[in-house]
Amino acid sequence: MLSPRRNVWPPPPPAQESDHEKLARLDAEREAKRVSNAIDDALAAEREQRKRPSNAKILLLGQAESGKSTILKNFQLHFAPKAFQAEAEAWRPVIHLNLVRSVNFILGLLDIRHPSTYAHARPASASPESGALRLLSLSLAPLRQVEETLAARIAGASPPPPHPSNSYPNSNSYPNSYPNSPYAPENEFDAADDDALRYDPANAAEIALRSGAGWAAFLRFRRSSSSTSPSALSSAEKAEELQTRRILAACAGDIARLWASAEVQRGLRARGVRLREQSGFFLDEVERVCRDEYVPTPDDILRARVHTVGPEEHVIHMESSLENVRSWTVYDMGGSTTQRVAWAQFFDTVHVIIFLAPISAFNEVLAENRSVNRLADSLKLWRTICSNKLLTSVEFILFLNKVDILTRKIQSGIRFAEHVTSFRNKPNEPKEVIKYLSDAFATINQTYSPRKRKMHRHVTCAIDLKATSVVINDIREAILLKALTATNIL
Ligand SMILES: Nc1nc2c(ncn2[C@@H]2O[C@H](COP(=O)(O)OP(=O)(O)OP(=O)(O)O)[C@@H](O)[C@H]2O)c(=O)[nH]1
Ligand SMILES: [Mg+2]
Repeated sequence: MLSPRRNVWPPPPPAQESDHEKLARLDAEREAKRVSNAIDDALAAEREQRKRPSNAKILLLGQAESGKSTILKNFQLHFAPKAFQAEAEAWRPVIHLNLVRSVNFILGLLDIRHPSTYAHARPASASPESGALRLLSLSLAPLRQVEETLAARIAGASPPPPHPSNSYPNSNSYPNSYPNSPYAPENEFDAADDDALRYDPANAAEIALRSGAGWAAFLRFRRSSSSTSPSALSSAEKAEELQTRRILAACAGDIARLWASAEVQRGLRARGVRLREQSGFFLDEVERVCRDEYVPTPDDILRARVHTVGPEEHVIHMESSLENVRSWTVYDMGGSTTQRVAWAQFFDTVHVIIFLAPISAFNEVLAENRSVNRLADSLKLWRTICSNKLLTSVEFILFLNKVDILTRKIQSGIRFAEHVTSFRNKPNEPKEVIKYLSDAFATINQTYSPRKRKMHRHVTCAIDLKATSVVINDIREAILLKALTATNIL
């Protein structure tokens, strides 16, 4: 049996101890105490850490192209910049595909065919510039194949159908009917007028591709290919990638000439197509993006467009040890009307909903139903979310997004009141329009929420890294507080 004295620490000094032994013993005791304290501190920190939620769960909602995936990228960049940077290379083919689709869209829309097409019947009206354009189309012909190769590789997609003369292939992939979903839009605004059609995304370059399993697998593939194992790329894939990049480098000058052509600009204007306002627009940066050594910058990645298909779960592991949670789980949803049925399955698991309303879309129509105004769809969607009883205890954050495009539109003379008649004769200024829309969304929250609910509102431009970082800092506390309360820690 152990004597009770054996549990006393430090043990009593030996009866006969030399000075030298005493010093050594005291040193050893001090060291043991230091180690013991360090262990106590570590255990206390761990207990404290366990008190924190391991996870804050956020659901991103909003119509297609509202900016949900772009906000997710901002979160990744903000909280896990190293992981984000490690994936930068994966975005290069996406950006190349976005670019190539713009080029092929222009060639298809303006019906620019290369000279051999006119071998027997050259149009009498052909100007010298038209001749130059046709030569450009000859040198840019390989981009058709590049588009198919990139799309197939990234999304596992089948090749796009031949371009009709006045619409982008992706616009055909949307069904025109809705599933039996409460989030299906109704036509509340009288917006399908001429101006709305000028901005119809279905009628311009929706330079998108489908994500989902193919995309996720692609990212994994890229990750392993950027590791120390270069064998992750098969030699056929390597050759294909090399070939694509060579073609792009060789075509860069001609792409720039096509985009700079006055005839192309006239043709786009005449058809009401404003490519600069479309998603995945890289034509202004063609030289940089086509360079051999090109690595996408964070700004490029925010502007790259991938159409989300199906719910995607992204776990962001905090890279800073100062963060109060270990990770955030962000559920990124597809926003097109057929995708919305999948949203409800996440309603009882999440702490916070971030709803994206693209306020610039007041004069646009849904790609999947051209009789529905996009702003009307956003408002209706917001009302449906606000009134949902399952969400009464979920924190709401509203992002009035794409404020940069809204501002450009209003400043270019587009009259908001022509699309939203209740705006009446208020000054046609961005500030007024933003306030009007912000109030409209707030009123819906007040009117339709089953219980009084405070919500956070932010006017955002999700492609502006710095500004979005400020917004993320603002909402971070609210999200954490909600996660702590929901997990009964507060
Ligand atoms: N100019 C501008 N572009 C934006 C803004 N927010 C997002 N975008 C761009 O809009 C496009 C669509 O954004 P996404 O984040 O892919 O939209 P989404 O809501 O995820 O769309 P789905 O996945 O189809 O539901 C991307 O090319 C973004 O770069 C913004 O505030 N201003
Ligand atoms: Mg998305």
